Amino acid sequence: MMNTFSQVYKDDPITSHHIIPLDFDSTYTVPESHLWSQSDESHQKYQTGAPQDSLIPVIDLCDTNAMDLIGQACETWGVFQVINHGVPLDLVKRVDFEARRFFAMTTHEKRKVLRSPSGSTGYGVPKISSFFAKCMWHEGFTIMGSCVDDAKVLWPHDYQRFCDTMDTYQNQMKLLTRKLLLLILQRFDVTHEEMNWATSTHGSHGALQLNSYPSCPNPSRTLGLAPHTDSLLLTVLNQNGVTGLEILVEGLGWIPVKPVEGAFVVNVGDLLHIFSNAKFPAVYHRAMVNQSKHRISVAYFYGPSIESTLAPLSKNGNPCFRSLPVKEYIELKVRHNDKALSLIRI
Ligand SMILES: O=C(O)CCC(=O)C(=O)O
Ligand SMILES: [Fe+2]
Repeated sequence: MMNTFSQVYKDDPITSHHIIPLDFDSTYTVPESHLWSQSDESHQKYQTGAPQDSLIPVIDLCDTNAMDLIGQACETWGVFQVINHGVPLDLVKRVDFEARRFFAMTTHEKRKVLRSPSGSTGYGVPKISSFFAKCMWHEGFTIMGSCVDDAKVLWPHDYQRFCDTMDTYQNQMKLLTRKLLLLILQRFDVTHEEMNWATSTHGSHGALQLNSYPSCPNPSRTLGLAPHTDSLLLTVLNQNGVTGLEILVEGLGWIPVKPVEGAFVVNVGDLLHIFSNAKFPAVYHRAMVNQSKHRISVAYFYGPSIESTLAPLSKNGNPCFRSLPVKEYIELKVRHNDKALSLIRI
């Protein structure tokens, strides 16, 4: 199953300068390749100036109204934060610790697990890099299922702790996304098959993305992660207490999503946008960097089986999108990035 997903990337190899992150060990100024112009749309600041801390709802999963609150948040913003989610804080901390242990390694060590030009896992720059003229102040490590092969290269005598932590976290994330999807979709009159398609763990696809944004000497001219929507159904992100995530809100511009202790940021991805028949927006977001802190974020992406067919919910009115295999949508996204949705619009 994982192999078929990786196949999508194999069919569309990207050139190596779109794979290797900057050597942050020996970079003291921002090179021209990473300097974004002030007029670049992706880099514009948010326009209101007013703090918007309370805009994005923080929802307690144990609240008796959680279902309604989550449904409303998905419809209005396409994003919310969740607390009391049941994922042990200790595990979240261990993932952060292991991620930091990895990114603290030398550039030489990290490049030993470089993502191959046709691969989808390992160390590398953001996958969207090839769509932008400038590079991002970012290095990432992508895990799909077991990461034992890479971990053995990195820590030949001590790889188990890293693997166990990432395995346990992926399992917890899968449970949480499934729980959230069950709540979210109860808003709609979904059929048993439709619910099953979105929440069945059989053949489902998950990926864990460790993001590292080293402290940056010129944060006002750099971007951690350029604006994008996530491709799958739902993303669960841990910002680890450091501000950086911003979402694009119509009429307001870029709004920071303030880190909340113990909370995950949950956002709607393209597949859920399509599945909801555009009732839920797939939120545009980006990551900013800062001068003093090395920011690490951990994103988990959850989607249905790549072999299944994606169709807008039958009860949500006339379909805005044509039905297609999930695999075909992912291929469109890999090739056309933010143009993919318009290519399947009816
Ligand atoms: O680091 C962040 O806050 C955002 C990460 C993100 O959007 C992603 O990994 O897709
Ligand atoms: Fe994202």
